[in-house]
Amino acid sequence: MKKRYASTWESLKEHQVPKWYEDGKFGIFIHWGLYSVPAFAPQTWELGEVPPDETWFSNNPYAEWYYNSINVGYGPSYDYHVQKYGKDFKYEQFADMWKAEKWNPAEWARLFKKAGAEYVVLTTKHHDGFCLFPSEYTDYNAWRRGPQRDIVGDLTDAVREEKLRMGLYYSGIVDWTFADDPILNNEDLFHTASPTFAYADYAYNQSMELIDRYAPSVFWNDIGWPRQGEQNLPYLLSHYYNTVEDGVVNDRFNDLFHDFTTKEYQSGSANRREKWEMCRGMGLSFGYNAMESDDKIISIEDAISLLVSTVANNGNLLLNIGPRADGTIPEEQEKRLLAIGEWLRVNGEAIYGSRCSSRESIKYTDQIQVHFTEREGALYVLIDAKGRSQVAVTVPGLRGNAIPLDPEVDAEITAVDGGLCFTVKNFGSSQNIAVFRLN
Ligand SMILES: CC(C)[C@@H]1NC[C@@H](O)[C@H](O)[C@@H]1O
Repeated sequence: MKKRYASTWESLKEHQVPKWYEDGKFGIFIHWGLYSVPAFAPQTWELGEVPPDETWFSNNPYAEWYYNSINVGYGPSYDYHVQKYGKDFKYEQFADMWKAEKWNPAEWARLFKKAGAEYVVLTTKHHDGFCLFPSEYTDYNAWRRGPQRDIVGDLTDAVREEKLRMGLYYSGIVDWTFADDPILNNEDLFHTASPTFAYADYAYNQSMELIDRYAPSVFWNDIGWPRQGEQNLPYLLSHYYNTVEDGVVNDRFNDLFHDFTTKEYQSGSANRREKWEMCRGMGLSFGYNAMESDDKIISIEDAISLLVSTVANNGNLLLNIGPRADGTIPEEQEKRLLAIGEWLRVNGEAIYGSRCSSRESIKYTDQIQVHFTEREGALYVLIDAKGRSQVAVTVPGLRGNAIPLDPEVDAEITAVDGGLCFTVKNFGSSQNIAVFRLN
């Protein structure tokens, strides 16, 4: 019997994180929109590395923040815009330059499948207010302008064709088509955030559109929810769960409710006792930044290391891609997705469907860590030896027979006082992360 949720916080709190989200572990975030046309941001810091003050916001590494970065009227993005497009060029003009002429949603979905992703989350409306779906509430959308397609609908169909889950991102509290005072600190961000009842209704109505039309498995709201619309939330979320029984929502509804908490680069915290999700771009930006070349984005080894450490601590990794405006995925990003998929094809039994072990991760040095997961009665030992071709680590409290999941891994495991010593002589194709099943 399908559970019905009432539009009350008490009823919503009965919602459990669905098994697919606990099991899925790895998703692909996609930031695609008008900002993909200029595709520019200075390469400065990871979020959380420096305070969210004027220095951060006027040198914002997020290419998807291009509107605000030029709206502040100074800084690298402003200078780039004036030089490339001219002082009088309006951001809204990108709406007729974005054509997505090479976009093949089925190709994207096949790549995400090969990458080993279990779910996908696409921006439907970022802070710039441009919608990637035919909204009834604005003509500033990809159906009327630019690509003249229902980007959200076409990708949702293609992703589901590959038997992956489709999630939708919505910028709930920030929409620069309603309020666009320049943002130079977090106070501005939350003050500027569309402070009207009219916008609160707009955000509610568009969220209902997205739920009713696409039934997303993830409703990924960003930054927060309009204060004037907080009283709409219990109904909106109960409607969501009554429409999408195994749907999940994140923790960006003004700390009022969540299924999972979120980390973004170095910002936010993760508590292994509850479900959380780590998200980041491949480089410093979510939107495509043409300046981010192969040597400027996360290495394959570090991406897999992040997946392993996140999953071992009860998280999911939502790794972002920033496609070009024409609909192609930069080769350096595709290379990383395929390598992650390759690693998961060999070592995925320690990841998919696993659960956090009572054994906490062990950090021997900055380069050498051992993580644990459990699945179907087996304990998995994941040895991460960044940059090392060989390693020997003793893991206390273990005994029994340890088998490497990758037959190419050459390792010796010996029983020592109170534990097992793993001597890995060759990591094979496993990117310096060797996984052992302990029976
Ligand atoms: C994690 C990701 C969804 C980021 N959230 C905050 C935004 O300001 C940023 O552009 C990006 O969308």
